[in-house]
Amino acid sequence: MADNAARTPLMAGNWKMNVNHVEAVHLLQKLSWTLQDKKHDFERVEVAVLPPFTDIRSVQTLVDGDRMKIVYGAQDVSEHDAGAYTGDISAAMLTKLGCTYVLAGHSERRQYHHEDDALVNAKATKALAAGLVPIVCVGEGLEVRKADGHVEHCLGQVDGALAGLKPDDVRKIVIAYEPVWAIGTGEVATPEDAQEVCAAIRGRLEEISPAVADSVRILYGGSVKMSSAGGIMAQPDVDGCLVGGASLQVDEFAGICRYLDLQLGYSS
Ligand SMILES: O=C(CO)COP(=O)(O)O
Repeated sequence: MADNAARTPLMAGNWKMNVNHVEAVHLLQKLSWTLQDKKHDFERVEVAVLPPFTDIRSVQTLVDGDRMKIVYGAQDVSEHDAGAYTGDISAAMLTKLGCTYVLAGHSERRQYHHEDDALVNAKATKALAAGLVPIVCVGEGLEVRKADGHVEHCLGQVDGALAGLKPDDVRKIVIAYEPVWAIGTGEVATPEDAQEVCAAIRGRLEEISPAVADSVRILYGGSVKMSSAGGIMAQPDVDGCLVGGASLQVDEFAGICRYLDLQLGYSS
């Protein structure tokens, strides 16, 4: 089993299609003040926000201006470099906006925009080439879970997303396990459910190399709340959370980011 002490936990807030650029400034400012008040150690737990494209320039200006330690990224990226791709946003544009992370293959993109593993692989490849860290999302639907096919399904998505990538590139990637039946439903996976799939993904990474398995952070996402974060983060193969709805509530998301303090009994 890989040693997760080597991997800095990452709490990433996926704001999805919520919060305009004015609201984004207020939300991010409040999150920053809240974490600052609680003396959050960003070296101990990394905090990222993933706003809609229209907010990123405002987020960049605030993060740079206030020298915030919160990092940020985008929720999607084009598989193309540049050109006649109406509506697309290129990886280079996101790099220019100071993004650190970009989601690839979120279940809502797979569902509503018919993104398949090959497209996710192309997006992750473009993100890496532009110096971004792709957060590759995998996860099964309820029917697959009921048929006990969830591990095989997620490993197939991991294989598809990582196809053709060099081990040194794979080491840079973050993988997020987000069971679709837990997204937005309030049905958070149990820590054991999360660990089962994250451990299987870790095992698949071990097949590439122990160094890859040790480097890649594997997140859990799906109805994470302050009350569930500690149990999920106690799992050896879970290195963070990808948080949707709760990331729009500052105190809840700050509490998720401060799961270590809460485990030690500090006030929320
Ligand atoms: O999709 C998710 C994060 O990317 C999870 O969303 P919820 O936390 O709202 O279930």
